[in-house]
Amino acid sequence: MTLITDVRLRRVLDSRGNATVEADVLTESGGFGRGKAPSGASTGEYEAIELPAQEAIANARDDALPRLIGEVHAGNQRDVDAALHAADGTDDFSGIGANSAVAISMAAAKAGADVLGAPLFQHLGGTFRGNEYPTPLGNIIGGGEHAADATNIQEFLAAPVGAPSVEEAVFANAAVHQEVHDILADRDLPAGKGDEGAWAPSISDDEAFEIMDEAVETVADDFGFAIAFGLDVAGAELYDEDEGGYVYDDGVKSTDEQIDYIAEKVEAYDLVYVEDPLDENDYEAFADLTDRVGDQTLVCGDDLFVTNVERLEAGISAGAGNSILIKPNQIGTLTDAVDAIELATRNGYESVVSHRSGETEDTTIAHLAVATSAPFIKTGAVGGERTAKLNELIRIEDNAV
Ligand SMILES: C=C(OP(=O)(O)O)C(=O)O
Ligand SMILES: [Mg+2]
Repeated sequence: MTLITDVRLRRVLDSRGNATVEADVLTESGGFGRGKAPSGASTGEYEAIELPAQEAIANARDDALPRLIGEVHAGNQRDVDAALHAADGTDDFSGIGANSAVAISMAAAKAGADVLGAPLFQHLGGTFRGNEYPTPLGNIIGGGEHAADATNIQEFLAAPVGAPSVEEAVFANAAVHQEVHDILADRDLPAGKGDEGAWAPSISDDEAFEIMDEAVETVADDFGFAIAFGLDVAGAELYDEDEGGYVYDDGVKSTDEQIDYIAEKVEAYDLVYVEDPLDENDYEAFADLTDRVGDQTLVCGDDLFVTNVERLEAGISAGAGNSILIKPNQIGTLTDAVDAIELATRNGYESVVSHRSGETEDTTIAHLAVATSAPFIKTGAVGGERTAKLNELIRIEDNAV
Protein backbone atom coordinates (compact mmCIF):
# COMPACT_ATOMS: atom_id res chain seq x y z
CA MET A 1 0.00 0.00 0.00
CA THR A 2 2.78 2.42 0.81
CA LEU A 3 4.97 1.57 -2.18
CA ILE A 4 6.41 4.86 -3.41
CA THR A 5 5.09 5.65 -6.88
CA ASP A 6 6.46 9.16 -7.32
CA VAL A 7 8.81 11.66 -5.70
CA ARG A 8 8.68 15.27 -6.83
CA LEU A 9 11.31 17.79 -5.84
CA ARG A 10 11.21 21.55 -6.16
CA ARG A 11 12.98 24.69 -4.98
CA VAL A 12 10.99 26.79 -2.46
CA LEU A 13 11.81 29.67 -0.13
CA ASP A 14 12.98 29.37 3.45
CA SER A 15 12.46 32.01 6.14
CA ARG A 16 15.68 33.83 5.24
CA GLY A 17 14.61 34.07 1.62
CA ASN A 18 17.07 31.41 0.52
CA ALA A 19 16.24 28.50 -1.73
CA THR A 20 15.56 25.18 -0.05
CA VAL A 21 14.34 21.73 -1.12
CA GLU A 22 10.71 20.64 -0.94
CA ALA A 23 9.85 16.98 -1.57
CA ASP A 24 6.50 15.34 -2.30
CA VAL A 25 6.20 11.58 -1.87
CA LEU A 26 3.22 9.71 -3.37
CA THR A 27 2.30 6.10 -2.73
CA GLU A 28 0.47 3.33 -4.57
CA SER A 29 -2.71 3.75 -2.54
CA GLY A 30 -2.83 7.52 -2.87
CA GLY A 31 -0.81 8.43 0.22
CA PHE A 32 0.84 11.83 0.10
CA GLY A 33 3.55 13.52 2.17
CA ARG A 34 5.44 16.79 1.76
CA GLY A 35 8.68 17.76 3.54
CA LYS A 36 10.91 20.83 3.43
CA ALA A 37 14.54 21.13 4.47
CA PRO A 38 15.58 23.79 7.00
CA SER A 39 19.02 25.39 6.96
CA GLY A 40 21.53 26.49 9.62
CA ALA A 41 23.70 29.61 9.88
CA SER A 42 25.85 28.66 12.87
CA THR A 43 26.46 25.23 11.40
CA GLY A 44 28.69 22.66 13.07
CA GLU A 45 31.92 21.59 11.40
CA TYR A 46 30.76 17.95 11.39
CA GLU A 47 27.25 18.38 10.01
CA ALA A 48 25.98 16.56 6.94
CA ILE A 49 26.47 18.68 3.84
CA GLU A 50 23.77 20.97 2.47
CA LEU A 51 24.22 21.52 -1.27
CA PRO A 52 22.85 24.51 -3.21
CA ALA A 53 19.13 23.65 -3.62
CA GLN A 54 19.18 23.21 -7.40
CA GLU A 55 22.24 20.98 -7.22
CA ALA A 56 20.75 18.90 -4.41
CA ILE A 57 17.54 18.48 -6.42
CA ALA A 58 19.36 17.51 -9.62
CA ASN A 59 21.58 14.99 -7.83
CA ALA A 60 18.67 13.46 -5.92
CA ARG A 61 16.64 13.15 -9.14
CA ASP A 62 19.52 11.32 -10.81
CA ASP A 63 20.61 9.10 -7.93
CA ALA A 64 17.92 8.77 -5.27
CA LEU A 65 14.63 8.67 -7.16
CA PRO A 66 15.44 5.48 -9.11
CA ARG A 67 16.15 3.75 -5.77
CA LEU A 68 12.87 4.93 -4.25
CA ILE A 69 10.17 4.91 -6.93
CA GLY A 70 8.65 1.44 -7.27
CA GLU A 71 11.34 0.09 -4.95
CA VAL A 72 10.67 1.18 -1.38
CA HIS A 73 7.63 1.49 0.90
CA ALA A 74 7.09 4.90 2.49
CA GLY A 75 5.68 3.11 5.54
CA ASN A 76 9.07 1.57 6.22
CA GLN A 77 11.15 4.55 7.24
CA ARG A 78 14.34 2.58 7.72
CA ASP A 79 14.15 1.29 4.13
CA VAL A 80 13.51 4.78 2.78
CA ASP A 81 16.44 6.23 4.68
CA ALA A 82 18.73 3.31 3.81
CA ALA A 83 17.90 3.92 0.13
CA LEU A 84 18.83 7.58 0.56
CA HIS A 85 22.17 6.62 2.08
CA ALA A 86 22.83 4.06 -0.66
CA ALA A 87 21.96 6.59 -3.37
CA ASP A 88 24.24 9.17 -1.78
CA GLY A 89 27.23 6.89 -1.33
CA THR A 90 29.13 9.21 1.03
CA ASP A 91 29.19 9.45 4.82
CA ASP A 92 28.07 13.08 4.93
CA PHE A 93 25.35 13.28 2.25
CA SER A 94 27.59 15.39 0.03
CA GLY A 95 26.35 13.35 -2.95
CA ILE A 96 22.64 14.17 -3.00
CA GLY A 97 22.76 16.86 -0.29
CA ALA A 98 21.42 16.54 3.26
CA ASN A 99 18.74 19.03 2.21
CA SER A 100 17.34 16.66 -0.44
CA ALA A 101 17.76 13.69 1.90
CA VAL A 102 15.94 15.22 4.85
CA ALA A 103 13.12 16.63 2.72
CA ILE A 104 12.50 13.20 1.15
CA SER A 105 12.86 11.40 4.48
CA MET A 106 10.26 13.65 6.13
CA ALA A 107 7.93 13.53 3.11
CA ALA A 108 8.04 9.72 3.11
CA ALA A 109 7.21 9.61 6.83
CA LYS A 110 4.20 11.84 6.22
CA ALA A 111 3.08 9.71 3.26
CA GLY A 112 3.36 6.60 5.46
CA ALA A 113 1.23 8.29 8.13
CA ASP A 114 -1.26 9.44 5.49
CA VAL A 115 -1.83 5.88 4.26
CA LEU A 116 -2.39 4.70 7.82
CA GLY A 117 -4.68 7.64 8.54
CA ALA A 118 -2.60 8.21 11.68
CA PRO A 119 -0.99 11.39 12.99
CA LEU A 120 2.69 11.59 12.08
CA PHE A 121 3.82 11.37 15.72
CA GLN A 122 1.96 8.09 16.10
CA HIS A 123 3.34 6.64 12.87
CA LEU A 124 6.86 7.54 14.05
CA GLY A 125 6.46 6.66 17.72
CA GLY A 126 3.76 4.00 17.94
CA THR A 127 0.40 3.84 19.60
CA PHE A 128 1.70 4.33 23.14
CA ARG A 129 3.17 7.72 22.29
CA GLY A 130 1.36 11.05 22.43
CA ASN A 131 0.83 11.49 26.16
CA GLU A 132 4.03 13.34 26.93
CA TYR A 133 4.80 16.74 25.49
CA PRO A 134 8.07 18.58 25.21
CA THR A 135 8.73 21.84 27.02
CA PRO A 136 9.34 24.48 24.35
CA LEU A 137 12.53 26.52 24.68
CA GLY A 138 11.72 29.95 23.22
CA ASN A 139 14.43 32.15 21.72
CA ILE A 140 13.84 35.61 23.24
CA ILE A 141 17.08 37.62 22.88
CA GLY A 142 19.81 36.68 20.46
CA GLY A 143 22.81 37.61 18.41
CA GLY A 144 25.85 35.63 17.38
CA GLU A 145 25.53 34.39 13.82
CA HIS A 146 21.78 35.12 13.83
CA ALA A 147 21.96 38.93 14.11
CA ALA A 148 24.67 41.54 13.63
CA ASP A 149 25.66 43.99 16.38
CA ALA A 150 23.76 42.17 19.13
CA THR A 151 24.72 39.81 21.98
CA ASN A 152 27.78 37.57 21.72
CA ILE A 153 25.83 34.64 23.16
CA GLN A 154 23.66 33.42 20.32
CA GLU A 155 20.40 32.68 22.16
CA PHE A 156 18.76 33.52 25.48
CA LEU A 157 15.93 30.97 25.76
CA ALA A 158 12.83 31.07 27.95
CA ALA A 159 12.05 27.67 29.51
CA PRO A 160 8.55 27.42 31.01
CA VAL A 161 9.42 24.38 33.11
CA GLY A 162 6.37 24.65 35.36
CA ALA A 163 3.77 24.96 32.61
CA PRO A 164 0.85 22.57 33.02
CA SER A 165 0.40 22.12 29.25
CA VAL A 166 2.14 22.77 25.95
CA GLU A 167 -0.46 25.41 25.19
CA GLU A 168 0.32 27.34 28.41
CA ALA A 169 4.05 26.94 27.77
CA VAL A 170 3.82 28.30 24.23
CA PHE A 171 1.82 31.33 25.38
CA ALA A 172 4.21 31.92 28.27
CA ASN A 173 7.17 32.08 25.88
CA ALA A 174 5.33 34.54 23.65
CA ALA A 175 4.56 36.63 26.74
CA VAL A 176 8.24 36.64 27.74
CA HIS A 177 9.06 37.81 24.22
CA GLN A 178 6.57 40.70 24.61
CA GLU A 179 7.78 41.50 28.12
CA VAL A 180 11.36 41.79 26.87
CA HIS A 181 10.16 44.17 24.19
CA ASP A 182 8.59 46.35 26.90
CA ILE A 183 11.72 46.29 29.05
CA LEU A 184 13.86 47.25 26.06
CA ALA A 185 11.45 50.12 25.25
CA ASP A 186 11.60 51.33 28.89
CA ARG A 187 15.38 51.39 28.61
CA ASP A 188 15.24 53.22 25.26
CA LEU A 189 16.94 50.31 23.56
CA PRO A 190 15.80 49.88 19.97
CA ALA A 191 15.76 46.29 18.73
CA GLY A 192 15.08 44.52 15.48
CA LYS A 193 14.76 40.77 15.32
CA GLY A 194 17.29 38.10 14.42
CA ASP A 195 16.79 35.15 12.10
CA GLU A 196 14.71 33.21 14.62
CA GLY A 197 12.52 36.12 15.72
CA ALA A 198 14.46 36.84 18.92
CA TRP A 199 15.06 40.47 19.83
CA ALA A 200 18.51 41.52 18.70
CA PRO A 201 19.37 44.70 20.63
CA SER A 202 22.84 46.15 20.73
CA ILE A 203 23.42 45.32 24.40
CA SER A 204 26.04 43.45 26.38
CA ASP A 205 25.50 39.84 27.34
CA ASP A 206 25.34 40.94 30.99
CA GLU A 207 22.44 43.26 30.25
CA ALA A 208 20.68 40.47 28.34
CA PHE A 209 21.00 38.21 31.42
CA GLU A 210 19.43 40.92 33.60
CA ILE A 211 16.57 41.57 31.18
CA MET A 212 15.80 37.86 30.77
CA ASP A 213 15.80 37.38 34.52
CA GLU A 214 13.36 40.24 35.01
CA ALA A 215 11.11 39.17 32.12
CA VAL A 216 10.76 35.50 33.10
CA GLU A 217 10.02 36.48 36.70
CA THR A 218 7.28 38.93 35.67
CA VAL A 219 5.64 36.46 33.29
CA ALA A 220 5.96 33.59 35.78
CA ASP A 221 4.06 35.72 38.33
CA ASP A 222 1.37 36.52 35.74
CA PHE A 223 0.98 32.91 34.57
CA GLY A 224 1.35 31.29 37.98
CA PHE A 225 4.00 28.72 37.11
CA ALA A 226 7.79 28.55 37.04
CA ILE A 227 9.63 29.93 34.03
CA ALA A 228 13.39 29.61 33.95
CA PHE A 229 15.80 30.43 31.17
CA GLY A 230 18.80 29.03 29.40
CA LEU A 231 21.33 29.72 26.67
CA ASP A 232 22.69 28.60 23.36
CA VAL A 233 26.21 29.98 23.62
CA ALA A 234 27.19 28.60 20.18
CA GLY A 235 30.71 28.32 21.62
CA ALA A 236 32.27 27.11 18.38
CA GLU A 237 31.41 30.46 16.78
CA LEU A 238 33.14 32.35 19.61
CA TYR A 239 36.18 30.11 19.78
CA ASP A 240 39.27 31.23 17.88
CA GLU A 241 42.41 29.19 18.41
CA ASP A 242 44.65 31.97 17.09
CA GLU A 243 43.15 34.38 19.63
CA GLY A 244 43.69 31.85 22.41
CA GLY A 245 40.06 31.24 23.35
CA TYR A 246 36.52 32.54 23.29
CA VAL A 247 36.30 36.00 21.75
CA TYR A 248 33.77 38.35 23.36
CA ASP A 249 33.31 42.09 22.76
CA ASP A 250 34.98 42.75 26.12
CA GLY A 251 37.91 40.38 25.72
CA VAL A 252 39.07 36.82 25.19
CA LYS A 253 38.38 34.02 27.68
CA SER A 254 40.63 30.98 27.92
CA THR A 255 38.88 27.60 28.04
CA ASP A 256 39.16 27.50 31.85
CA GLU A 257 37.78 31.02 32.08
CA GLN A 258 34.92 30.07 29.77
CA ILE A 259 34.06 27.09 31.99
CA ASP A 260 34.13 29.35 35.09
CA TYR A 261 32.04 31.99 33.32
CA ILE A 262 29.31 29.55 32.30
CA ALA A 263 29.31 27.82 35.71
CA GLU A 264 28.92 31.23 37.40
CA LYS A 265 25.99 32.14 35.15
CA VAL A 266 24.32 28.78 35.85
CA GLU A 267 24.60 29.51 39.59
CA ALA A 268 23.63 33.18 39.39
CA TYR A 269 20.56 32.75 37.20
CA ASP A 270 19.56 29.14 37.90
CA LEU A 271 19.95 28.40 34.22
CA VAL A 272 18.20 25.17 33.30
CA TYR A 273 19.90 24.78 29.93
CA VAL A 274 23.27 25.62 28.37
CA GLU A 275 23.84 24.56 24.78
CA ASP A 276 27.28 24.50 23.19
CA PRO A 277 28.97 26.38 26.03
CA LEU A 278 32.33 25.28 24.58
CA ASP A 279 33.98 24.55 21.28
CA GLU A 280 32.73 21.68 19.12
CA ASN A 281 36.09 19.89 19.30
CA ASP A 282 36.55 20.11 23.05
CA TYR A 283 34.95 17.03 24.63
CA GLU A 284 37.24 17.44 27.61
CA ALA A 285 36.07 20.96 28.43
CA PHE A 286 32.45 19.85 28.00
CA ALA A 287 33.16 17.03 30.47
CA ASP A 288 34.73 19.46 32.98
CA LEU A 289 31.73 21.76 32.83
CA THR A 290 29.33 18.81 33.06
CA ASP A 291 31.16 17.66 36.21
CA ARG A 292 30.70 21.12 37.69
CA VAL A 293 27.08 21.90 36.83
CA GLY A 294 25.59 18.79 35.22
CA ASP A 295 23.45 18.06 38.27
CA GLN A 296 21.88 21.55 38.11
CA THR A 297 21.40 22.13 34.41
CA LEU A 298 21.31 20.52 31.01
CA VAL A 299 24.65 20.82 29.23
CA CYS A 300 23.62 20.23 25.63
CA GLY A 301 25.75 19.39 22.62
CA ASP A 302 24.61 20.81 19.29
CA ASP A 303 27.68 21.50 17.13
CA LEU A 304 29.47 19.05 19.44
CA PHE A 305 27.28 16.05 18.54
CA VAL A 306 25.60 17.16 15.26
CA THR A 307 22.87 14.50 15.82
CA ASN A 308 25.51 11.89 15.01
CA VAL A 309 25.57 8.62 16.98
CA GLU A 310 29.34 8.26 16.66
CA ARG A 311 30.00 11.71 18.04
CA LEU A 312 27.42 11.10 20.77
CA GLU A 313 29.10 7.79 21.67
CA ALA A 314 32.42 9.64 22.02
CA GLY A 315 30.67 12.21 24.22
CA ILE A 316 29.10 9.55 26.40
CA SER A 317 32.50 7.89 26.92
CA ALA A 318 34.07 11.23 27.81
CA GLY A 319 31.21 12.33 30.09
CA ALA A 320 30.73 15.36 27.86
CA GLY A 321 27.32 16.95 28.35
CA ASN A 322 24.10 15.36 29.56
CA SER A 323 21.89 16.34 26.66
CA ILE A 324 21.88 16.33 22.85
CA LEU A 325 20.30 18.69 20.34
CA ILE A 326 18.49 16.81 17.58
CA LYS A 327 18.35 18.48 14.18
CA PRO A 328 17.28 16.01 11.46
CA ASN A 329 18.96 18.01 8.68
CA GLN A 330 22.27 17.92 10.57
CA ILE A 331 22.45 14.18 9.92
CA GLY A 332 20.15 13.82 6.88
CA THR A 333 17.36 11.38 7.77
CA LEU A 334 14.71 10.71 10.40
CA THR A 335 16.16 7.26 11.02
CA ASP A 336 19.54 8.74 11.95
CA ALA A 337 17.85 11.33 14.16
CA VAL A 338 15.76 8.69 15.97
CA ASP A 339 18.84 6.49 16.42
CA ALA A 340 20.61 9.42 18.09
CA ILE A 341 17.63 10.03 20.39
CA GLU A 342 17.45 6.36 21.34
CA LEU A 343 21.17 6.20 22.08
CA ALA A 344 20.84 9.34 24.18
CA THR A 345 17.88 7.97 26.12
CA ARG A 346 19.65 4.67 26.85
CA ASN A 347 22.53 6.64 28.33
CA GLY A 348 20.57 9.14 30.40
CA TYR A 349 21.07 12.04 27.98
CA GLU A 350 18.04 14.29 27.40
CA SER A 351 17.03 15.03 23.80
CA VAL A 352 16.12 18.51 22.64
CA VAL A 353 14.51 18.41 19.19
CA SER A 354 15.38 21.58 17.31
CA HIS A 355 14.57 23.86 14.42
CA ARG A 356 17.25 25.68 12.39
CA SER A 357 17.71 29.41 12.04
CA GLY A 358 16.54 29.12 8.41
CA GLU A 359 13.15 27.42 8.60
CA THR A 360 9.99 26.65 6.68
CA GLU A 361 6.39 25.98 7.63
CA ASP A 362 7.17 22.24 7.91
CA THR A 363 5.95 20.81 11.24
CA THR A 364 7.78 17.46 11.30
CA ILE A 365 9.93 18.31 14.32
CA ALA A 366 6.85 18.88 16.50
CA HIS A 367 5.75 15.32 15.71
CA LEU A 368 9.26 13.93 16.15
CA ALA A 369 9.50 15.43 19.64
CA VAL A 370 6.16 13.90 20.69
CA ALA A 371 6.94 10.58 18.97
CA THR A 372 10.16 10.19 20.92
CA SER A 373 8.93 11.70 24.22
CA ALA A 374 11.70 14.28 23.97
CA PRO A 375 11.60 16.43 27.11
CA PHE A 376 12.35 19.67 25.20
CA ILE A 377 11.83 21.23 21.80
CA LYS A 378 13.64 24.34 20.63
CA THR A 379 11.65 26.06 17.93
CA GLY A 380 11.51 29.78 18.64
CA ALA A 381 8.80 31.83 20.29
CA VAL A 382 7.26 33.92 17.51
CA GLY A 383 7.33 34.19 13.69
CA GLY A 384 5.30 32.12 11.23
CA GLU A 385 7.88 29.43 10.54
CA ARG A 386 8.32 29.01 14.34
CA THR A 387 4.63 29.19 15.28
CA ALA A 388 3.96 26.54 12.60
CA LYS A 389 5.63 24.03 14.94
CA LEU A 390 4.35 25.55 18.19
CA ASN A 391 0.76 25.62 16.96
CA GLU A 392 1.12 22.04 15.72
CA LEU A 393 2.17 21.02 19.25
CA ILE A 394 -0.97 22.69 20.60
CA ARG A 395 -3.02 20.74 18.04
CA ILE A 396 -1.32 17.46 18.92
CA GLU A 397 -2.06 18.06 22.59
CA ASP A 398 -5.68 18.83 21.65
CA ASN A 399 -5.99 15.62 19.57
CA ALA A 400 -6.64 17.81 16.55
CA VAL A 401 -4.16 16.43 14.02
C1 LIG B 1 19.28 26.62 15.74
C2 LIG B 1 20.57 26.96 15.76
O1 LIG B 1 21.11 27.75 14.81
P1 LIG B 1 21.52 27.28 13.34
O2 LIG B 1 20.32 26.67 12.73
O3 LIG B 1 21.94 28.56 12.68
O4 LIG B 1 22.63 26.29 13.51
C3 LIG B 1 21.48 26.51 16.82
O5 LIG B 1 22.66 26.81 16.79
O6 LIG B 1 21.04 25.79 17.71
MG1 LIG C 1 22.97 25.61 18.78
